[in-house]
Amino acid sequence: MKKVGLYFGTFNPIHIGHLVIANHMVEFSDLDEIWFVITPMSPFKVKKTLLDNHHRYQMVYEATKDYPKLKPSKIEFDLPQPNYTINTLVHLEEQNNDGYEFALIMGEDNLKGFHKWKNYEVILENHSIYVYPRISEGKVEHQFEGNPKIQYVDAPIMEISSTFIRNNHKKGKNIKPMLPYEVWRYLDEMNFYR
Ligand SMILES: Nc1ncnc2c1ncn2[C@@H]1O[C@H](COP(=O)(O)OP(=O)(O)OP(=O)(O)O)[C@@H](O)[C@H]1O
Ligand SMILES: O=C(O)c1ccc[n+]([C@@H]2O[C@H](COP(=O)([O-])O)[C@@H](O)[C@H]2O)c1
Repeated sequence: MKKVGLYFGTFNPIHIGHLVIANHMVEFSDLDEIWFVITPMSPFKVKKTLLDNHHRYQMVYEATKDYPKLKPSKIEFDLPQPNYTINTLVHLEEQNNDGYEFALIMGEDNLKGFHKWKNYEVILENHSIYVYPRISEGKVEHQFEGNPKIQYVDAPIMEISSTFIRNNHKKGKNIKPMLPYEVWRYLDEMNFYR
């Protein structure tokens, strides 16, 4: 049985923070692979500067092509929007995915809001959650403390954000070190976020 960690996000664009976390998860936990699930529309976020799905996918593809354990996933592209994670998980289970077990990867910041996700109890009943540390306000809900389905992985804290990258690329600042080289080249050539 292959254990896959699903890393959901808009990845607008993917940056080295995402990559370091995913690589750490796959190297230092029992996960065999990480799939970056590019979300067409996140339930809680309305974005003005969201690039087309296929451009965000292409950048994740470029970022992960040299890492055999990290993969881009289009699974949500044809699912109803906004993309509730429970729907995607049910869809994955319905597909012919014998031999795969699906877990979720999320930052501690997202775990703090996890009780607001659609059918979060069902998600937790059927899937493990691998949590990495993240600087954020607030507390993890009491109901999640000590839950054997939730395990913490001591990944490094990477304070880089896609918003920062987009805003500062627009201002003409050099954001090149925050992205894998191919991702930087793609968004620069395509004139994105200008
Ligand atoms: N530097 C980082 N370190 C760890 N986790 C991150 C980092 N940046 C984003 N994430 C998390 O990775 C997931 C995917 O990121 P996503 O692109 O959806 O969000 P984001 O970086 O907050 O984007 P934006 O800045 O465009 O709002 C999210 O759950 C987000 O919280
Ligand atoms: O299913 C939900 O109710 C739900 C609510 C909020 C977020 N999510 C998922 O979590 C991902 C990261 O969320 P965010 O808000 O940090 O961008 C997002 O892309 C969705 O796949 C899912």
